[in-house]
Amino acid sequence: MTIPKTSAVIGSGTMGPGIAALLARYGSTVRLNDISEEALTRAETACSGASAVLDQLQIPTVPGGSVSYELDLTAALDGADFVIEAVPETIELKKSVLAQIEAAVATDVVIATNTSGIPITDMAASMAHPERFIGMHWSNPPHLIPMIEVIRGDQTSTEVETALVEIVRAFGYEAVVEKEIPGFIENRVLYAIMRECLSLLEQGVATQEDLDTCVKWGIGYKLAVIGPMRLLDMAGLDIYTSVSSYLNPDLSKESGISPLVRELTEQNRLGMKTEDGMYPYGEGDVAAKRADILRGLVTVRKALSEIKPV
Ligand SMILES: NC(=O)C1=CN([C@@H]2O[C@H](COP(=O)(O)OP(=O)(O)OC[C@H]3O[C@@H](n4cnc5c(N)ncnc54)[C@H](O)[C@@H]3O)[C@@H](O)[C@H]2O)C=CC1
Ligand SMILES: Cc1ncc(C=O)c(C(=O)O)c1O
Repeated sequence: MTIPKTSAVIGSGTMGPGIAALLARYGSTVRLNDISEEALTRAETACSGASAVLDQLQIPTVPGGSVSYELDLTAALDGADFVIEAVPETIELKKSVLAQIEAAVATDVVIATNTSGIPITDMAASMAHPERFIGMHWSNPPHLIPMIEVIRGDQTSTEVETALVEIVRAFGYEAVVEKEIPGFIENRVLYAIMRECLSLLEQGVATQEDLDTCVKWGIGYKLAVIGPMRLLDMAGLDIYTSVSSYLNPDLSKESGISPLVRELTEQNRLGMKTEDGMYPYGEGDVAAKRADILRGLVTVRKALSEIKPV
């Protein structure tokens, strides 16, 4: 399967619009669905923004693509030959949405989930046709980060995995085909970084600003060019041995949710979407920060595309 002719994206929050805009850019007729009318209204602006970013990346437009906005799930799924589920990260909700999707589409339609790390086999437990179900984990913002994790469940067919890898590569993205493990690879690594940062913040060792500066320049900039396995070779395995012998026992072992994040979440301080979170945001700050982030990601992606991969 190359780019699907007709796609449905279910869930139109942070991730859905960018996914829909990219599929449409590559010629798919996309129906973007949400239970919230407000989310669909916001999605129209988000899709236009994503499309403008794709213009800046000079991604050519394949004729015939479009995004339409559907409150009705059955209408969104009508005639779809590819479905991506992107509703909130709770297994009960995802299983119930999958049951509704399966009831509305033909048995051979590929259904992918953008879960951040719920095991695919667990999500597929009550599906009638789990062989067509697969993990397709995009990174945020999905129209910009050119890598997608592809994760099979126990019952996913090889044909479906092959078809999904073809779709990912047709976007010009890297497909990383992985074994099933909670959080997959990306979020296991990202959440290790976030756990340590939150622990340092909670202990009063560093401020948000210090953590962001240190990770962006000391780690992020470097890791964008040299992956962590190659970095071990660059640093020297003897150095890693010496440092990890005293450092690893001292790193955060927090197995629950960070108390600070729990408190902010209980206060509905969820970050940019509520204009308050790890940082406060004044009038107009969120829009300005989002624009800065997109500009930065476009610039860095262009630069990275010009260097030899290490
Ligand atoms: N936010 C992120 O950075 C990333 C999130 N993900 C994953 O993608 C999925 C979606 O995440 P976000 O877009 O951040 O969530 P979100 O909370 O921003 O958006 C989810 C949307 O789904 C809608 N929704 C809820 N129930 C629905 C239903 N029954 N049918 C249709 N729509 C429904 C909500 O109204 C909301 O607009 C989650 O599984 C998340 O873990 C994956 C990669 C990155
Ligand atoms: C905090 C956080 N959690 C999950 C994901 C992806 O699943 C992301 C991301 O893609 O950036 C994230 O930032």
